[in-house]
Amino acid sequence: MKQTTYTDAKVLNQQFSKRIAGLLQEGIDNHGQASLIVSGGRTPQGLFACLSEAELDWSKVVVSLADERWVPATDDASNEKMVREHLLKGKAARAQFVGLKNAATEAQQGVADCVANLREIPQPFDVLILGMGEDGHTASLFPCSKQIGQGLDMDYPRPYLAVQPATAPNWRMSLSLAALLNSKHIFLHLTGDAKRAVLDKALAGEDEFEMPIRAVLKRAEVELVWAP
Ligand SMILES: O=C(O)C(O)[C@@H](O)[C@H](O)[C@H](O)COP(=O)(O)O
Repeated sequence: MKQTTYTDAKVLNQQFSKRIAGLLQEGIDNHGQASLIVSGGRTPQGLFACLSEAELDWSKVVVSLADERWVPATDDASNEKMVREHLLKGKAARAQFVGLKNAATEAQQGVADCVANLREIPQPFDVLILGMGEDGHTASLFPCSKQIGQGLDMDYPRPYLAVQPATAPNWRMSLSLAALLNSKHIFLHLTGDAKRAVLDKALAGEDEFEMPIRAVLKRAEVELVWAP
């Protein structure tokens, strides 16, 4: 795994946002459009603020989510809300956003619309930014969920699945492992020693059901972007 370490999160946010903008520009130059798939959680918020100011023809960028919590887009737990507040502002306000939460009451019933909307996102994805939880989950591929077998099954027939984590509130919608891997550049964005220790544990073992991030690390060229 390639690893890029920055002195602190501020430098990481500045430098990593430039890298991402460069890769999106490459996608635009080659295909007229580029896609950026982002994760939720707290880690990427400062990065998004930097990225939102990148010089880029954002009208040619499609932004979407690796996963979403099945709550209204006005709820504080919503990844869409976070992305709208931190990324889709400034220059990046012109990006096209494809959200995952739709009108379906249950996440399981919302899968079909997510699959249909995937048509709007250029594929393979140009840039995928993953996070990781302390239990080794990534996107919403949770080790404790009943759906983890489906999520990690490379032959799972749909690119999205509804997931109920046993250890976190709210049903989720997640890209499947196979759909996540359909990306040109995959970054694992982590900050802090605790996440580093979780990653070290993941790298030291094999069981993907125990730590789903292993499934990504095993099958793809992933670049770790880390700061203390
Ligand atoms: O919506 C989510 O919860 C995610 O996409 C998830 O996979 C996240 O990246 C990790 O849980 C890390 O979250 P933190 O950055 O908050 O630690």
